[in-house]
Amino acid sequence: MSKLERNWQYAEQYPTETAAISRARRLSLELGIEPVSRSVGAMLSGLTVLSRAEAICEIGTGVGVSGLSLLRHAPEATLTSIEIEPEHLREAKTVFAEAGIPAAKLRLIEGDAMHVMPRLNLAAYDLVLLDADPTRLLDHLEHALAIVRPGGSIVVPGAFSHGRVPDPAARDEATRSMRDLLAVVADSPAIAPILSPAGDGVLTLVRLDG
Ligand SMILES: C[S@@+](CC[C@H](N)C(=O)[O-])C[C@H]1O[C@@H](n2cnc3c(N)ncnc32)[C@H](O)[C@@H]1O
Repeated sequence: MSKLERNWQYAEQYPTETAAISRARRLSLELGIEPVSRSVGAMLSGLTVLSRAEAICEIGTGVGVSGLSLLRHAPEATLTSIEIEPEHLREAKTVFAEAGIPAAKLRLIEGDAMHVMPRLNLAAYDLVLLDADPTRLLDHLEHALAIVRPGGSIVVPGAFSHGRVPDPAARDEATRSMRDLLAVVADSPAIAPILSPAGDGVLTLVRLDG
């Protein structure tokens, strides 16, 4: 194993998780849903506090690993989470309830993000997580930029698309979609991008003022 691989593995194993997040992670893997990794979950937990996020929006609830991570240190925050699969949402409701998240802090919406996001309030969210359909990233970004406030952040896990983004031979739709997103935000005057190698890569986009 190379030094970089050892560093990565250490960073993945380092964060502790609550019992509720660990249970959600196990359930997620049983159902074949890919949750955010431990280090990405820890990043989300910290980012919420760092940005003093009160209104959070998540696209791709899964069964709640990322949602619980976002709310972990932010008891005052409210989470709007959009999920297209009714079964995932049903499981997520149980996961959030068992974790003791008050119903008033949660808005779980069943539907396609492409239809739901345009109905959300403009510039109303401090933090937006995009973890749904990896082939629609530019569309999701457009809607996310409309609903995130200036100074707020958009977080996109899976930025390496299972390691395929840096591989020039990889040409599948999800990988091309991620490359397009990375290219668009690289020198956008409206966005400050941060690409981290945590998990399968995390792209954090800070919406600049103006
Ligand atoms: C990678 S999983 C999300 C994992 C979750 N964020 C977590 O960390 O626990 C992607 C989820 O997005 C949902 N999804 C896929 N396309 C969607 C769409 N167009 N709108 C809303 N949700 C979608 C899938 O059903 C799946 O539950």
